[in-house]
Amino acid sequence: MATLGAQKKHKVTIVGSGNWGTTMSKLVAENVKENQALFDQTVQMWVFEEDVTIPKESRHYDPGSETSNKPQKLSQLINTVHENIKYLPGITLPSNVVANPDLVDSVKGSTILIFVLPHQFIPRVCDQLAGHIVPFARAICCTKGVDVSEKGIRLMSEAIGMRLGIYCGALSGANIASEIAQEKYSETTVAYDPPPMDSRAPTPKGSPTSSTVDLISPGKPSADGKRTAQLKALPSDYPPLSHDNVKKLFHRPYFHVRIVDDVVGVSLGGALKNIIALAAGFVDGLGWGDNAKAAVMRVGILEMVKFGKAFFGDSSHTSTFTEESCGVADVITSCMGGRNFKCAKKAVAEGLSINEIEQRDLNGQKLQGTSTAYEVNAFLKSKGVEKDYPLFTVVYNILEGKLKPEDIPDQIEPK
Ligand SMILES: NC(=O)c1ccc[n+]([C@@H]2O[C@H](COP(=O)([O-])OP(=O)(O)OC[C@H]3O[C@@H](n4cnc5c(N)ncnc54)[C@H](O)[C@@H]3O)[C@@H](O)[C@H]2O)c1
Ligand SMILES: O=P(O)(O)OC[C@H](O)CO
Repeated sequence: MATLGAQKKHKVTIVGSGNWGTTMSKLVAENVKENQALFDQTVQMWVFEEDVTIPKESRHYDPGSETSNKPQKLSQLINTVHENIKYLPGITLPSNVVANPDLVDSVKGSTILIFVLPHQFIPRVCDQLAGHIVPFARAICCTKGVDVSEKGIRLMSEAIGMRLGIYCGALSGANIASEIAQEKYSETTVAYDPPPMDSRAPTPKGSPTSSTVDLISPGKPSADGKRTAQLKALPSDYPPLSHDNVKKLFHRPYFHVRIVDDVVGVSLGGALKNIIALAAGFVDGLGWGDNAKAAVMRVGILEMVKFGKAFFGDSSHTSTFTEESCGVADVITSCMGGRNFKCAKKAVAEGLSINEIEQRDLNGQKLQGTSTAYEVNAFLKSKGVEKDYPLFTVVYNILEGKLKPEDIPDQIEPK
């Protein structure tokens, strides 16, 4: 038995409480209840605190109650009504989800950290967490984005792992949160390839046997080319974080998990599809129809695969993009019903900027495609290869106002 001898249980914190973060807390909280030998029964969810007023259409709105008409702390409201009325309205959360506005307190004692923040907030949040986490904690990044700096490009899982000195895997797929929160069937891909010492399987010849190993970026040296931290072994009184046990944390009857080792492919698929979804929204906003959308999706998928090969080498597997939920399937769902797609479409149809639509329509939810288009463009420019990625580049130029959505066909035509 995998857990024989283990007396302690893994405690889980969800770092983030937006639309996907709250959905993730729901499904993880359901799973810890079903796996009591492995996991602590309370799931902490860190809430970026804000004041909210219960909207009149909410089932929690009571016209006779004084509190209904006054702004309240979002975290307190979640713990009272067991619903995130701002970011996931209408969905009841299990009572073992505890909303916590104190970031450091929310991760106290947690051996599993699930990051689900918009990617722009990850570096600052990790810097606030550094030195306050369990040193042998493991993380899974559900955020879709990349971390670009003058040093180069990093996956968000790398950014988290490097900043906190822990192993970080990735979860990504064709996953529109509201559908999963309503328990409508979907698939996801989890990339989890921890050091062999975590699985307690017999150590393969040549593998590290000590209680620490060097923490390196998955598949390639870190952007600064250094091994930056030592990874602490999971103590033997905790259940191993094998693929089986990681799957037990996420897999639900309505949320089917496939586990792979390719952290690069899973992370890049989730990040780059957001640029493709903007392009799909632009052409749909022009009223050009499904053939046009399919054309930008085809070119976008090719650029995604090429990007992985060019900048992450052999650790980026084409099959992850073509065979797993985190690749083509996520491109398709995002280009049909994602927020990036919808906002880009409205921007073109209404003649407004995409930022104006985001502010007006998303009630605090954040698009990831716009900032990713800028970040990827800065990286491509730094490498002098903008022209090799015409779809990513035209999306950036449209956002910048240098080109129009009508220019997409000419721009993506091979020259
Ligand atoms: N929503 C989806 O359908 C979905 C599905 C899969 C993946 N994702 C990815 O998950 C990540 C998180 O998205 P989401 O949908 O949970 O969030 P969201 O866009 O619904 O909400 C934005 C979140 O950011 C928080 N926030 C605002 N300012 C902040 C700050 N300064 N510091 C920290 N947090 C702050 C808000 O409190 C809120 O929780 C993104 O990378 C997204 O691409 C989303
Ligand atoms: O709503 P979007 O555009 O952020 O996309 C949501 C998910 O990433 C789809 O898989």
